[in-house]
Amino acid sequence: MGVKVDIVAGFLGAGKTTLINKLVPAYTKKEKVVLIENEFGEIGIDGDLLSGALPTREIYAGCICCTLAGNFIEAIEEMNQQFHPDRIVIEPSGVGQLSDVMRACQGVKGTAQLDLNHLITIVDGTGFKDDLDAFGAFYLDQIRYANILLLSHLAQVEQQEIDQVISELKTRNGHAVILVDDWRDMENEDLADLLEAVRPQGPDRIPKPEPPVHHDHHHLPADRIFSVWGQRNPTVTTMQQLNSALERLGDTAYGQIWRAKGMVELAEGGWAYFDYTPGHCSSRPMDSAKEAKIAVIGCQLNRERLGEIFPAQDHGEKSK
Ligand SMILES: Nc1nc2c(ncn2[C@@H]2O[C@H](COP(=O)(O)OP(=O)(O)OP(=O)(O)O)[C@@H](O)[C@H]2O)c(=O)[nH]1
Repeated sequence: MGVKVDIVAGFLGAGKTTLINKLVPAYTKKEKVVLIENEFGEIGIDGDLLSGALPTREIYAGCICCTLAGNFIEAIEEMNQQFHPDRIVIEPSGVGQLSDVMRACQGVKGTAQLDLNHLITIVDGTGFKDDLDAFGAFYLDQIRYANILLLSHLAQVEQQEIDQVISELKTRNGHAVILVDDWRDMENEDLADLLEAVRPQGPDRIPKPEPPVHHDHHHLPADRIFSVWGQRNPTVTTMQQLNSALERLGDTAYGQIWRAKGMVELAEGGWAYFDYTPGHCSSRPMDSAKEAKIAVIGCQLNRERLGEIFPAQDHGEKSK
């Protein structure tokens, strides 16, 4: 048997890091596990949030379709040689295509055989229709190639709407198992066992991804091409200032923001972590962080205005 490869995909803010943080502690009781993280942009946040003891490699991709495959193949080969894992868990960027990552895994040669195992896509129940309308085929790729579909953020969604999302998912992907339970409430081991038990298809049933299409950014319309803005060492802020900055992110004067996340140091002491997507926004205190940093992903971002609400501490040229 080869090395199991689990890919945890899902659009921006769907819950990939949350799921990995539940599965990894369960896996590591029995197996040697390594993690590969792909962030869109150069300021990585997820690596700081993920289980510290695990061998982790972060890959920063500016343009998924063009730079992803080579970096991934190299990272997988290196992690394999260095750690000889039983399982590789991959978190692609929320704006990555699952088929691109699958293709990259199929391109790995020379080391242990890789078995594509869980191909999980988490679908945010609140954002489903908007994300589908905005990103079409690009978004559907994550749904189409999954063998397990998990739903998230369901508390805010009416049952009728959940049923519609499920029926739409079944139409788009007839072979995947769809889990509608609130997986965040499950014990880590129970969730890991459940995923192991429901894995529906052997690799022969996984559709072969089509060859890569270069430089057209997956036919995204021009106003839907993602860019990223980040700030290292943002100004120390109060929780109240942070929350009022987050409220402004829905204003298109800042661009169309699909995701913002980061950790900031608080004037009142301690740190805060925040998450933003158009559907939900939260901030919470955290004990400590390695570094204060903010990452924003969206389309037609207004960098200057973002720099006004999240200024750098020394007002230097730190934004990317
Ligand atoms: N209410 C609710 N919150 C959730 C759920 N899943 C994740 N979250 C929260 O949503 C936020 C985003 O979750 P992440 O796990 O960081 O999402 P991600 O897919 O890794 O996001 P990216 O950084 O864009 O790749 C976090 O604050 C989570 O705690 C869910 O099912 N319900």
